[in-house]
Amino acid sequence: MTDDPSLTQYRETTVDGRAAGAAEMPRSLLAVRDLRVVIDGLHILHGVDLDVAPTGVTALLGRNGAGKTTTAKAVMGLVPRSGSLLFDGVELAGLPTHLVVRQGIGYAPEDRGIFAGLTVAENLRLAERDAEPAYDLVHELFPELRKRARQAAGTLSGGQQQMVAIGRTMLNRNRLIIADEPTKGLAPKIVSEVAEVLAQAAERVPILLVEQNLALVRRLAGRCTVLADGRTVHQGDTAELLADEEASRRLLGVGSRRASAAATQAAADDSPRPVESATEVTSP
Ligand SMILES: Nc1ncnc2c1ncn2[C@@H]1O[C@H](COP(=O)(O)OP(=O)(O)OP(=O)(O)O)[C@@H](O)[C@H]1O
Repeated sequence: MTDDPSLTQYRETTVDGRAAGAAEMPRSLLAVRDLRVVIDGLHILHGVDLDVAPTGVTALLGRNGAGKTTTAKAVMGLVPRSGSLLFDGVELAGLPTHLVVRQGIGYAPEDRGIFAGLTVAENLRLAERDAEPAYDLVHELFPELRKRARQAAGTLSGGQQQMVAIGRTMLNRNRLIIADEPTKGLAPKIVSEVAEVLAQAAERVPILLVEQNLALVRRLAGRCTVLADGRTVHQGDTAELLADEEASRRLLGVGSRRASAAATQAAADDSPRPVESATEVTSP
Protein backbone atom coordinates (compact mmCIF):
# COMPACT_ATOMS: atom_id res chain seq x y z
CA MET A 1 0.00 0.00 0.00
CA THR A 2 1.18 3.51 -0.67
CA ASP A 3 0.28 7.06 0.25
CA ASP A 4 0.92 8.26 -3.31
CA PRO A 5 -2.28 10.15 -4.21
CA SER A 6 -1.75 9.33 -7.89
CA LEU A 7 -2.50 5.72 -7.07
CA THR A 8 -6.01 4.47 -6.62
CA GLN A 9 -6.44 1.84 -3.96
CA TYR A 10 -9.28 -0.47 -4.52
CA ARG A 11 -10.38 -3.90 -3.60
CA GLU A 12 -11.25 -6.42 -6.22
CA THR A 13 -14.60 -7.97 -5.68
CA THR A 14 -16.49 -10.81 -7.18
CA VAL A 15 -20.19 -10.95 -8.03
CA ASP A 16 -21.10 -12.17 -4.56
CA GLY A 17 -19.20 -9.30 -2.99
CA ARG A 18 -16.41 -11.53 -1.75
CA ALA A 19 -13.09 -9.74 -1.55
CA ALA A 20 -10.69 -11.16 -4.12
CA GLY A 21 -7.60 -9.51 -2.79
CA ALA A 22 -6.35 -5.98 -2.41
CA ALA A 23 -4.86 -4.39 -5.48
CA GLU A 24 -3.62 -1.07 -6.58
CA MET A 25 -3.14 0.42 -9.98
CA PRO A 26 -2.29 3.83 -11.31
CA ARG A 27 -5.22 6.19 -11.67
CA SER A 28 -7.54 4.93 -14.40
CA LEU A 29 -7.29 6.53 -17.81
CA LEU A 30 -10.96 5.74 -18.26
CA ALA A 31 -13.15 5.25 -15.21
CA VAL A 32 -16.67 4.05 -15.97
CA ARG A 33 -19.17 4.00 -13.13
CA ASP A 34 -22.72 2.64 -13.07
CA LEU A 35 -23.01 2.66 -16.86
CA ARG A 36 -26.55 1.95 -18.01
CA VAL A 37 -27.89 1.44 -21.52
CA VAL A 38 -31.52 1.07 -22.45
CA ILE A 39 -32.41 0.36 -26.09
CA ASP A 40 -36.03 0.21 -27.23
CA GLY A 41 -37.10 -0.25 -23.61
CA LEU A 42 -34.67 -3.15 -23.12
CA HIS A 43 -32.19 -2.77 -20.25
CA ILE A 44 -28.97 -3.95 -21.88
CA LEU A 45 -26.49 -2.60 -19.32
CA HIS A 46 -27.47 -1.98 -15.74
CA GLY A 47 -24.40 -1.18 -13.71
CA VAL A 48 -21.09 -1.51 -15.55
CA ASP A 49 -17.98 -0.33 -13.72
CA LEU A 50 -14.75 -0.39 -15.68
CA ASP A 51 -11.25 0.95 -15.08
CA VAL A 52 -8.91 1.15 -18.04
CA ALA A 53 -5.27 1.30 -17.04
CA PRO A 54 -3.20 4.21 -18.39
CA THR A 55 -0.71 1.83 -20.01
CA GLY A 56 -0.84 -1.57 -21.66
CA VAL A 57 -3.90 -3.68 -22.34
CA THR A 58 -7.02 -3.91 -20.18
CA ALA A 59 -9.35 -6.74 -21.17
CA LEU A 60 -13.13 -6.64 -21.14
CA LEU A 61 -14.36 -10.18 -20.73
CA GLY A 62 -17.63 -12.07 -20.40
CA ARG A 63 -19.73 -14.68 -22.09
CA ASN A 64 -21.63 -14.00 -25.30
CA GLY A 65 -24.34 -11.44 -24.72
CA ALA A 66 -22.82 -10.18 -21.46
CA GLY A 67 -22.72 -6.61 -22.74
CA LYS A 68 -19.11 -6.11 -23.85
CA THR A 69 -19.84 -4.62 -27.29
CA THR A 70 -22.60 -2.45 -25.86
CA THR A 71 -20.13 -1.14 -23.27
CA ALA A 72 -17.63 -0.27 -26.01
CA LYS A 73 -20.36 1.43 -28.03
CA ALA A 74 -21.55 3.31 -24.95
CA VAL A 75 -18.06 4.71 -24.36
CA MET A 76 -18.05 5.90 -27.98
CA GLY A 77 -21.53 7.43 -27.65
CA LEU A 78 -22.97 5.06 -30.24
CA VAL A 79 -25.85 4.03 -27.96
CA PRO A 80 -27.80 6.14 -25.46
CA ARG A 81 -26.15 5.87 -22.06
CA SER A 82 -26.23 7.14 -18.52
CA GLY A 83 -23.74 6.92 -15.70
CA SER A 84 -20.26 8.37 -15.53
CA LEU A 85 -17.47 7.85 -18.06
CA LEU A 86 -14.49 9.87 -16.93
CA PHE A 87 -11.71 9.92 -19.53
CA ASP A 88 -8.56 11.55 -18.22
CA GLY A 89 -10.74 13.90 -16.17
CA VAL A 90 -13.25 14.66 -18.96
CA GLU A 91 -16.82 13.40 -18.59
CA LEU A 92 -17.85 11.63 -21.80
CA ALA A 93 -21.42 10.79 -20.77
CA GLY A 94 -22.98 13.84 -22.42
CA LEU A 95 -20.75 13.88 -25.49
CA PRO A 96 -21.81 12.75 -28.97
CA THR A 97 -19.53 10.34 -30.83
CA HIS A 98 -17.57 12.91 -32.83
CA LEU A 99 -16.61 14.72 -29.63
CA VAL A 100 -15.65 11.45 -27.92
CA VAL A 101 -13.41 10.74 -30.90
CA ARG A 102 -11.94 14.21 -30.60
CA GLN A 103 -10.93 13.43 -27.02
CA GLY A 104 -8.51 10.92 -28.53
CA ILE A 105 -10.32 7.60 -28.44
CA GLY A 106 -9.93 5.31 -31.44
CA TYR A 107 -12.46 2.53 -32.01
CA ALA A 108 -11.95 -0.66 -34.00
CA PRO A 109 -15.48 -2.11 -34.05
CA GLU A 110 -16.39 -5.79 -33.99
CA ASP A 111 -17.47 -5.77 -37.65
CA ARG A 112 -14.23 -3.89 -38.52
CA GLY A 113 -16.19 -1.14 -40.32
CA ILE A 114 -14.18 -1.53 -43.52
CA PHE A 115 -15.38 0.04 -46.77
CA ALA A 116 -15.08 -3.05 -48.96
CA GLY A 117 -15.26 -1.20 -52.30
CA LEU A 118 -12.54 1.29 -51.37
CA THR A 119 -8.82 0.60 -51.44
CA VAL A 120 -6.70 0.18 -48.33
CA ALA A 121 -5.26 3.67 -48.86
CA GLU A 122 -8.74 5.18 -49.22
CA ASN A 123 -9.93 3.44 -46.06
CA LEU A 124 -6.99 4.93 -44.18
CA ARG A 125 -7.46 8.36 -45.74
CA LEU A 126 -11.07 8.47 -44.56
CA ALA A 127 -9.86 7.99 -40.98
CA GLU A 128 -7.45 10.94 -41.09
CA ARG A 129 -8.18 13.45 -38.35
CA ASP A 130 -4.83 14.89 -37.36
CA ALA A 131 -3.10 17.48 -39.53
CA GLU A 132 -0.18 15.08 -39.84
CA PRO A 133 -1.53 11.52 -39.80
CA ALA A 134 1.03 8.99 -38.55
CA TYR A 135 1.42 6.95 -41.75
CA ASP A 136 5.02 6.09 -40.89
CA LEU A 137 3.89 4.47 -37.66
CA VAL A 138 0.99 2.62 -39.29
CA HIS A 139 3.23 1.30 -42.07
CA GLU A 140 5.91 0.33 -39.56
CA LEU A 141 3.34 -1.67 -37.58
CA PHE A 142 1.62 -3.04 -40.68
CA PRO A 143 4.03 -3.19 -43.66
CA GLU A 144 1.32 -5.20 -45.43
CA LEU A 145 -0.89 -2.12 -45.63
CA ARG A 146 1.70 -0.23 -47.61
CA LYS A 147 2.13 -3.17 -49.98
CA ARG A 148 -1.60 -3.47 -50.48
CA ALA A 149 -2.42 0.25 -50.57
CA ARG A 150 -4.19 -0.01 -53.94
CA GLN A 151 -6.02 -3.25 -53.19
CA ALA A 152 -9.78 -3.15 -52.57
CA ALA A 153 -10.24 -3.67 -48.83
CA GLY A 154 -13.04 -6.15 -49.45
CA THR A 155 -10.55 -8.54 -51.05
CA LEU A 156 -8.23 -8.59 -48.02
CA SER A 157 -8.06 -11.55 -45.66
CA GLY A 158 -9.74 -11.23 -42.27
CA GLY A 159 -6.39 -10.57 -40.60
CA GLN A 160 -5.46 -7.90 -43.13
CA GLN A 161 -8.84 -6.21 -42.69
CA GLN A 162 -8.19 -6.21 -38.97
CA MET A 163 -4.88 -4.48 -39.66
CA VAL A 164 -6.79 -1.76 -41.53
CA ALA A 165 -9.22 -1.42 -38.62
CA ILE A 166 -6.44 -1.09 -36.03
CA GLY A 167 -4.24 0.92 -38.42
CA ARG A 168 -6.96 3.55 -38.72
CA THR A 169 -6.96 4.03 -34.96
CA MET A 170 -3.15 4.44 -34.94
CA LEU A 171 -3.22 7.03 -37.71
CA ASN A 172 -4.31 9.75 -35.31
CA ARG A 173 -2.66 10.51 -32.01
CA ASN A 174 -5.21 8.72 -29.91
CA ARG A 175 -4.82 8.34 -26.17
CA LEU A 176 -6.91 5.15 -25.98
CA ILE A 177 -7.84 2.46 -28.47
CA ILE A 178 -10.89 0.27 -28.04
CA ALA A 179 -10.58 -2.96 -30.02
CA ASP A 180 -13.71 -5.12 -30.10
CA GLU A 181 -12.92 -8.79 -30.69
CA PRO A 182 -10.09 -8.17 -33.17
CA THR A 183 -9.36 -11.89 -33.53
CA LYS A 184 -12.94 -13.02 -34.07
CA GLY A 185 -13.19 -15.50 -36.93
CA LEU A 186 -9.45 -15.49 -37.64
CA ALA A 187 -7.30 -18.60 -38.14
CA PRO A 188 -4.89 -19.36 -35.25
CA LYS A 189 -1.83 -18.27 -37.24
CA ILE A 190 -3.46 -14.94 -38.05
CA VAL A 191 -4.55 -14.59 -34.41
CA SER A 192 -0.85 -14.73 -33.50
CA GLU A 193 -0.06 -11.99 -36.01
CA VAL A 194 -2.85 -9.74 -34.75
CA ALA A 195 -1.73 -10.44 -31.17
CA GLU A 196 1.78 -9.31 -32.05
CA VAL A 197 0.44 -6.13 -33.61
CA LEU A 198 -1.74 -5.42 -30.57
CA ALA A 199 1.26 -5.96 -28.28
CA GLN A 200 3.30 -3.47 -30.31
CA ALA A 201 0.44 -0.98 -30.49
CA ALA A 202 -0.06 -1.23 -26.72
CA GLU A 203 3.52 -0.08 -26.17
CA ARG A 204 2.44 3.26 -27.64
CA VAL A 205 -1.24 3.59 -26.74
CA PRO A 206 -3.29 1.95 -23.98
CA ILE A 207 -5.85 -0.51 -25.31
CA LEU A 208 -9.21 -1.66 -24.03
CA LEU A 209 -9.50 -5.11 -25.57
CA VAL A 210 -12.81 -6.95 -25.89
CA GLU A 211 -11.74 -10.51 -26.48
CA GLN A 212 -12.92 -14.10 -26.11
CA ASN A 213 -9.58 -15.75 -26.84
CA LEU A 214 -8.26 -16.24 -23.33
CA ALA A 215 -4.80 -17.33 -24.44
CA LEU A 216 -4.44 -13.96 -26.10
CA VAL A 217 -5.93 -12.16 -23.12
CA ARG A 218 -3.51 -13.97 -20.81
CA ARG A 219 -0.61 -12.86 -22.97
CA LEU A 220 -1.60 -9.24 -23.47
CA ALA A 221 -3.78 -7.95 -20.67
CA GLY A 222 -2.49 -7.07 -17.23
CA ARG A 223 -5.91 -6.31 -15.86
CA CYS A 224 -9.43 -7.27 -16.75
CA THR A 225 -13.07 -6.51 -16.11
CA VAL A 226 -15.65 -9.27 -16.41
CA LEU A 227 -19.28 -8.59 -17.30
CA ALA A 228 -22.28 -10.84 -16.88
CA ASP A 229 -25.87 -9.99 -17.76
CA GLY A 230 -25.07 -6.32 -18.32
CA ARG A 231 -23.14 -5.63 -15.13
CA THR A 232 -19.62 -5.87 -13.80
CA VAL A 233 -19.02 -9.00 -11.80
CA HIS A 234 -15.25 -8.85 -11.40
CA GLN A 235 -12.30 -6.51 -11.82
CA GLY A 236 -8.73 -7.54 -11.17
CA ASP A 237 -5.47 -9.02 -12.29
CA THR A 238 -5.89 -11.12 -15.44
CA ALA A 239 -3.28 -13.76 -14.64
CA GLU A 240 -4.77 -14.25 -11.18
CA LEU A 241 -8.28 -14.71 -12.56
CA LEU A 242 -7.22 -17.12 -15.27
CA ALA A 243 -5.13 -19.13 -12.81
CA ASP A 244 -8.18 -19.53 -10.58
CA GLU A 245 -10.02 -22.49 -12.03
CA GLU A 246 -13.19 -22.00 -10.02
CA ALA A 247 -13.44 -18.26 -10.72
CA SER A 248 -12.68 -18.72 -14.43
CA ARG A 249 -15.38 -21.31 -14.72
CA ARG A 250 -17.90 -19.27 -12.77
CA LEU A 251 -17.19 -15.92 -14.41
CA LEU A 252 -16.13 -16.89 -17.92
CA GLY A 253 -17.52 -20.37 -18.42
CA VAL A 254 -14.08 -21.93 -18.72
CA GLY A 255 -11.50 -23.25 -16.32
CA SER A 256 -7.93 -24.27 -16.87
CA ARG A 257 -7.10 -26.56 -19.78
CA ARG A 258 -7.66 -29.44 -17.39
CA ALA A 259 -11.15 -28.13 -16.62
CA SER A 260 -11.83 -27.59 -20.33
CA ALA A 261 -10.77 -31.14 -21.05
CA ALA A 262 -13.05 -32.34 -18.27
CA ALA A 263 -15.90 -30.28 -19.71
CA THR A 264 -15.31 -31.81 -23.14
CA GLN A 265 -15.32 -35.27 -21.61
CA ALA A 266 -18.51 -34.45 -19.71
CA ALA A 267 -20.14 -33.25 -22.93
CA ALA A 268 -19.10 -36.47 -24.63
CA ASP A 269 -20.72 -38.31 -21.74
CA ASP A 270 -23.99 -36.50 -22.49
CA SER A 271 -23.72 -34.37 -19.38
CA PRO A 272 -25.29 -30.89 -19.50
CA ARG A 273 -23.06 -28.65 -21.56
CA PRO A 274 -21.99 -25.09 -20.74
CA VAL A 275 -23.24 -22.86 -23.51
CA GLU A 276 -21.69 -19.82 -25.14
CA SER A 277 -18.61 -19.70 -23.01
CA ALA A 278 -15.37 -17.92 -23.76
CA THR A 279 -12.85 -19.94 -25.73
CA GLU A 280 -9.60 -21.31 -24.41
CA VAL A 281 -7.46 -21.32 -27.53
CA THR A 282 -3.91 -22.54 -27.25
CA SER A 283 -2.38 -20.13 -29.75
CA PRO A 284 -0.72 -17.72 -29.87
N1 LIG B 1 -29.67 -2.78 -30.41
C1 LIG B 1 -30.05 -3.78 -29.62
N2 LIG B 1 -31.35 -4.08 -29.48
C2 LIG B 1 -31.75 -5.08 -28.69
N3 LIG B 1 -30.92 -5.87 -27.98
C3 LIG B 1 -29.61 -5.64 -28.08
C4 LIG B 1 -29.10 -4.58 -28.90
N4 LIG B 1 -27.75 -4.58 -28.79
C5 LIG B 1 -27.43 -5.59 -27.96
N5 LIG B 1 -28.54 -6.23 -27.53
C6 LIG B 1 -28.59 -7.35 -26.59
O1 LIG B 1 -27.86 -6.97 -25.44
C7 LIG B 1 -27.10 -8.06 -24.94
C8 LIG B 1 -25.64 -7.66 -24.90
O2 LIG B 1 -25.14 -7.59 -26.23
P1 LIG B 1 -23.62 -7.29 -26.55
O3 LIG B 1 -23.45 -7.39 -28.04
O4 LIG B 1 -23.21 -6.05 -25.89
O5 LIG B 1 -22.90 -8.51 -25.83
P2 LIG B 1 -21.41 -9.06 -25.98
O6 LIG B 1 -20.94 -9.37 -24.60
O7 LIG B 1 -20.60 -8.13 -26.79
O8 LIG B 1 -21.64 -10.41 -26.77
P3 LIG B 1 -20.79 -11.10 -27.95
O9 LIG B 1 -19.60 -11.67 -27.28
O10 LIG B 1 -21.73 -12.14 -28.45
O11 LIG B 1 -20.47 -10.05 -28.96
C9 LIG B 1 -27.39 -9.24 -25.85
O12 LIG B 1 -28.41 -10.00 -25.25
C10 LIG B 1 -27.86 -8.59 -27.12
O13 LIG B 1 -28.75 -9.42 -27.81
